[in-house]
Amino acid sequence: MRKPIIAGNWKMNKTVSEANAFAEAVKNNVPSNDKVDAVIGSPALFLTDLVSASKGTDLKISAQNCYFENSGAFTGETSPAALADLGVDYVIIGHSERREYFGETDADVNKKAKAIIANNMTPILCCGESLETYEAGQTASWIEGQIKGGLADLTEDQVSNLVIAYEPIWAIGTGKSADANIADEICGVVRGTVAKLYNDTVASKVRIQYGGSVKPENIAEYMAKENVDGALVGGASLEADSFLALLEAVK
Ligand SMILES: O=C(CO)COP(=O)(O)O
Repeated sequence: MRKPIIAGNWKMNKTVSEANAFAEAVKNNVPSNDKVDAVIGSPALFLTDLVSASKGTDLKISAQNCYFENSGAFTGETSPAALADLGVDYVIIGHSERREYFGETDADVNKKAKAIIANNMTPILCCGESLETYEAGQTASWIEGQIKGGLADLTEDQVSNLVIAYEPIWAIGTGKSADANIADEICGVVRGTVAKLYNDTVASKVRIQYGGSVKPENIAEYMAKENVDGALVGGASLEADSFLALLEAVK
């Protein structure tokens, strides 16, 4: 049985005081993490405060990106070793916004995944197709390519513990969420790709999230689907009440 994982992705939102107010409102109200993993993906600036506020609670903290080297002359980058040392548990990689605006490739995603795992954190590896690819009926082959590239050289154990997020680009921030059956089908493509690259046991363990206009009102539809183990949520994770409502709907 795969444990559900609901992760907020705040993207580039909030100030330090807003992040701290959110943590105060949420940290003692998240459901127990033997039922659901509750994660907030925060800008790097607030991670120190959020990790310290969430210590001893069931709220876990994620970064939204990191570099694939632990240290060195890489001005402006964030070290995975430093994130791990801080107490960060997850790192989102390969988000479509990073691919589109910052040129992140499958090869980068793969190097980052290895660095994150080497530092005992869990990657949340994002994949997803554009509207053009979707309308051309090429979603499955596109997703297979991203998964193959992102997972290159990872071991069975490493992939078993991974989180993969399927986020159709046309559903992100548009209010136009994918139909739950489509989300299930493409999360199934992700799982099938893992089965092809590894085996059915690994595929049955890897957790797969759907992301794209998930809200408290529609999350249960996705979570009811066989291949959907959680959600990666942007807009609806920004307010404490809404984030808690997402968690309540799945616990
Ligand atoms: O990109 C997303 C999460 O990573 C989805 O964002 P929205 O939930 O705002 O559509």
